Parts: sequence; structure tokens; C-alpha cells
Amino acid sequence: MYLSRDFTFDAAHRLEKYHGKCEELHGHTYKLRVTVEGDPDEEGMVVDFLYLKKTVNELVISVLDHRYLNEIISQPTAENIAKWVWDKLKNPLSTQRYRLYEVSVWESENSFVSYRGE
Ligand SMILES: Nc1nc2c(c(=O)[nH]1)N=C([C@H](O)[C@H](O)COP(=O)(O)OP(=O)(O)OP(=O)(O)O)CN2
Ligand SMILES: [Zn+2]
Repeated sequence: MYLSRDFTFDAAHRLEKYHGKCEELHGHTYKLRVTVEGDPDEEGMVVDFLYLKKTVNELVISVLDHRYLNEIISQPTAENIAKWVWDKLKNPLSTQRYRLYEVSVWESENSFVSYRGE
């Protein structure tokens, strides 16, 4: 079974290796979707939504929200942000019963990437 929770954060970035408007400093309201794969436990839950919310807020949202992403992630494209989030969450969201399955990052309503590890 797959379980997901959505988050948002606001952040600024510039794509220094890109030649076009995104080379300049600008910001986005990013949407992040974290998906876990596993079997429901005796309480009928793959993972408690409240635990997922607390973990992602502590390890990701509190670090990226209202920040200049270039100070945290090199060339912070949606792709590189998704990889960074994956690395932060892979171990904390992996047990014998469930594991991190996918991280998706929306830069705008219409543009997003999904990452499932290597
Ligand atoms: N593959 C990628 N392409 C682009 C990325 C990226 O992360 N991965 N990022 C950008 C820029 O960050 C840029 O800010 C995106 O521009 P935006 O104005 O958000 O894009 P749109 O004009 O297409 O916005 P819509 O609202 O979806 O029309 C560029 N490319
Ligand atoms: Zn951008």
C-alpha cells in the first residue's frame, strides 16, 4: 500500500548553471509529496500521518522554508531538491514494515519531478 502526504514551502533560488530567466534570483511556493510504501500494522496504518508530518517538517520543511536554497543545495533545480529530500528522509522513513517510496517536488502548479532513489 502507498501512503502520501503533501507539504508546501516558500523559498528563493537562482539557477547559476542555467542560461535564461531562472538564472536570476526568484522564488517559488514549492509543493512536496512524500510517499511511503508498506503494509498496515495492527492499528491499520502504514505509518501514522502525524508521525510523517512531524518527521518531514523537522528534517525538510523547517530547513528549506523561507530560505535561499542555493546556500543549502547546489544548483537547486526541482530534480536536485527532490534528491536532497530523498537523502534526508530515506533512513528516517525506513523500517522493516515500510520504506520511503517516492519524493515529488512541484516548482509550479504544472511542473514537477518524482524521484525513487537510484
Ligand atoms: N527540468 C527543470 N527545468 C527547469 C527548472 C527545474 O527545476 N527543472 N526550473 C526552472 C526555473 O526554476 C523557473 O523558475 C521555472 O519557471 P516558472 O516561471 O516557474 O515556469 P513557468 O513559466 O513554466 O510556470 P507555469 O506557472 O508552470 O507556467 C526552469 N526550468
Ligand atoms: Zn525557479
